[in-house]
Amino acid sequence: MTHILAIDQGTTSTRAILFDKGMRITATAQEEFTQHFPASGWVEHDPEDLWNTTLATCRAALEQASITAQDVTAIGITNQRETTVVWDRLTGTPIHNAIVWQDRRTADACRALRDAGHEEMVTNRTGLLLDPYFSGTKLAWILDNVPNARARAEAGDLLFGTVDSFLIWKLTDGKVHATDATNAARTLLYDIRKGRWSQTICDLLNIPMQMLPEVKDCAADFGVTTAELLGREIPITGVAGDQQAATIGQACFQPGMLKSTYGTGCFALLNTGTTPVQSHNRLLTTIAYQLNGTPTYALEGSIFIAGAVVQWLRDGLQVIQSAQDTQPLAEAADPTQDVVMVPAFTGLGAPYWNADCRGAVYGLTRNSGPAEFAKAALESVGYQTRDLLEAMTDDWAKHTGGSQTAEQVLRVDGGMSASDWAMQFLSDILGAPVDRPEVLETTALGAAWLAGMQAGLYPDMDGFAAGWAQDQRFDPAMDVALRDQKYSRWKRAVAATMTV
Ligand SMILES: Nc1ncnc2c1ncn2[C@@H]1O[C@H](COP(=O)(O)OP(=O)(O)O)[C@@H](O)[C@H]1O
Ligand SMILES: O=P(O)(O)OC[C@H](O)CO
Repeated sequence: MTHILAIDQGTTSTRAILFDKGMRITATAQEEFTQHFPASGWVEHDPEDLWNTTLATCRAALEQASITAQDVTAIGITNQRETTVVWDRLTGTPIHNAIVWQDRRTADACRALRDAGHEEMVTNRTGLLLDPYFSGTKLAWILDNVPNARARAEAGDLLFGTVDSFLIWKLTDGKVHATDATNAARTLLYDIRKGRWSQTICDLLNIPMQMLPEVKDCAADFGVTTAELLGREIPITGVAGDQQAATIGQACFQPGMLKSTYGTGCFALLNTGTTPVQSHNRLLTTIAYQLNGTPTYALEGSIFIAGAVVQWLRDGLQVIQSAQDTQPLAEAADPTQDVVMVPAFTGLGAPYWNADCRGAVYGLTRNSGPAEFAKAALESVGYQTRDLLEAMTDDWAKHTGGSQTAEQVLRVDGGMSASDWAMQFLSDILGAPVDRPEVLETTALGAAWLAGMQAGLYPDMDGFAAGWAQDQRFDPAMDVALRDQKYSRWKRAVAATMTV
């Protein structure tokens, strides 16, 4: 047995990636699935789509690599986080569509809980904020809105899970109801310090605790797949939420190390070691990974629109044909114009957490065109990252009493990190080096490593970290005065956007 199969169940597509003994990719299969938008601000997935694309891509990857399940040592799962599924314990049938992390339907419920003074208690336990982003209020919404759901949950007939849990349940044919600590940490129901579900929060949200999954380490025994699915019983031995898996895949194992993933959104995580650090800047405290019963914590900054701004140029404005077109356009932009784009299409995430503001563009002239828009779009991602990193650096300095500075190098990955222009600007505006690894599939790599290490095929943490290889380093080349001037203009643009 020589391969690890990583399942990466993301927001817009599902991927199955095979890694060989040397952790090299030998096959990748990908399938997109339908996004459902039943009302403004609502986003749903059909859980059967998540399951069917998982199974289909796993089979396709095996076929592509011309291997069988006999060659697969173990499976690792990584997934879109927070997305909430409730299903029937007996039939495995979901009682409602999955409510996706982006869904804002519980904004009023969150506001009411905040107004009633519950946020501090929730933040102290979970490290999160009372925001619709997280699973807890989505689960409460399903129990409140699907006829008879709460009574059935109280009777023990319904189960809750994030996407990893649901897939594990399906893969093991209902034998295992489990999740890992990183996914649990995104539910708003898990006490990240005590390492158990919070009775107080479940009582507050009226959630029967018997519907919650067992919480395990990221590298653990999550059961075996039923033989009929892939051709043999394959052990599932690694699970982590996708941003945490990327942190692992980037080998950010030392306190102070940080990574930033540029997909649809952008998620930056700073490893803070075995102590949870409470942010003074509205960042989230979360679990980066949990191994051998010991959680390692992280500060996380989440930006909702990163690569999505490029998608908007392509699909909304229709000024580019493909994402790569932004590079030549940005290079050709008029250097005398300083167009600033604040892509607050769905409000602003960390560190602002303003759900109500909407996007804006400043500094337009008669000569502003697609080139200036493309440049402003790529720059907006760099500015937003600097906002996050300033917040993180400040939190980290307060935590360490200034004795330790956060790592000055940022490790990047995700689809948009392929853009040299965007990565150079990122380095320029941060005034710090940006490292892009050889393997851009760091999320799947993280899940594969967890599974392979647990199964004895892959090296331990130090061995894995030693294998991290750089593709390119981007060093800051922008004049310091210009950097400061551009960034302060961005800050003014954000302030204006939030007040309009
Ligand atoms: N060369 C590029 N330049 C700029 N943006 C890019 C480039 N390639 C991909 N992207 C952006 O990256 C995103 C896709 O990244 P990916 O990691 O696959 O995202 P996700 O996992 O969220 O679906 C898209 O939003 C796309 O616009
Ligand atoms: O599926 P992605 O890559 O868009 O990631 C989604 C995040 O996990 C949401 O918190």
